[in-house]
Amino acid sequence: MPREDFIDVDSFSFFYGEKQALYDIDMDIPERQVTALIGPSGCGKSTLLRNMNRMNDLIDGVRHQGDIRLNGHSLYDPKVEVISLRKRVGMVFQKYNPFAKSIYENVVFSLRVAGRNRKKELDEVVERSLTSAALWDEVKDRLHDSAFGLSGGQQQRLCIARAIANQPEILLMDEPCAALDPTATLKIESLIRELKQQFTIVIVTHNMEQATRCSDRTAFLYMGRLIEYGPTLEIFENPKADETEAYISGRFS
Ligand SMILES: Nc1ncnc2c1ncn2[C@@H]1O[C@H](COP(=O)(O)OP(=O)(O)OP(=O)(O)O)[C@@H](O)[C@H]1O
Repeated sequence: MPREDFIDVDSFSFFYGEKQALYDIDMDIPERQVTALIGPSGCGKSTLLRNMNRMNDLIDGVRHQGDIRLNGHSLYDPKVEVISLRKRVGMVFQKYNPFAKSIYENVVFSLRVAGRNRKKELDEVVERSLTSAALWDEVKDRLHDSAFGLSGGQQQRLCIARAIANQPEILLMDEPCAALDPTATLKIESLIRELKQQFTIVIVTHNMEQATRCSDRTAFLYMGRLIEYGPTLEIFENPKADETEAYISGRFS
């Protein structure tokens, strides 16, 4: 049975120095579903997402209260190594950012860093990851060409292949379609719906149609607080909070 609280955000608050960006967030994110974080600019969507793999630790002067547990284990347990955590939690960013390397070397980058260089294994990972990212057929004859020769949408799918090469449990996506045209966007959205069979996905989006097209659950944040969270259809068709209603009907952005 998939776990309902695969990511368990428990009374979580977060501060950049004096500035509090998140207030007492409680949220259970289910396994192998797509959960969308929506809300106006500056409401804390990226901050919450980036705490799920402790990326915010890299910023000076940050601190948190409360906890986030992955599959029952605290991210902040002193025994957790951040490097192994990042293997469990892959991330894809707004601006696709392949390395200045071949398509093949982009996909296997993290394996090479970990000293895994067996050609047979790498070949398998490349085929599996590119297939999962719906890119294999388009690139299988030019795996050793530069990643920069791909279109924007293809480069983003390559970044997804790179993020899943290590078979993480969770895939975090921070506005993955923001830099893409509508056709490339639809392709990534259908890919997201496929990928949830294998991964638990959390996606930040400004695009409400995108949230309705590809997420199972939606969380609406406003000024650092979680205002409403539930099945996507309910949030969009029957929002309970006035702020959610105002946001989804476009009364503020
Ligand atoms: N590195 C930082 N240092 C200080 N404050 C920050 C930092 N990053 C974000 N903030 C502040 O934290 C709050 C939440 O920002 P965050 O980027 O999480 O919001 P967001 O909802 O993702 O916004 P957007 O949709 O514009 O990307 C904002 O007030 C922002 O100014």
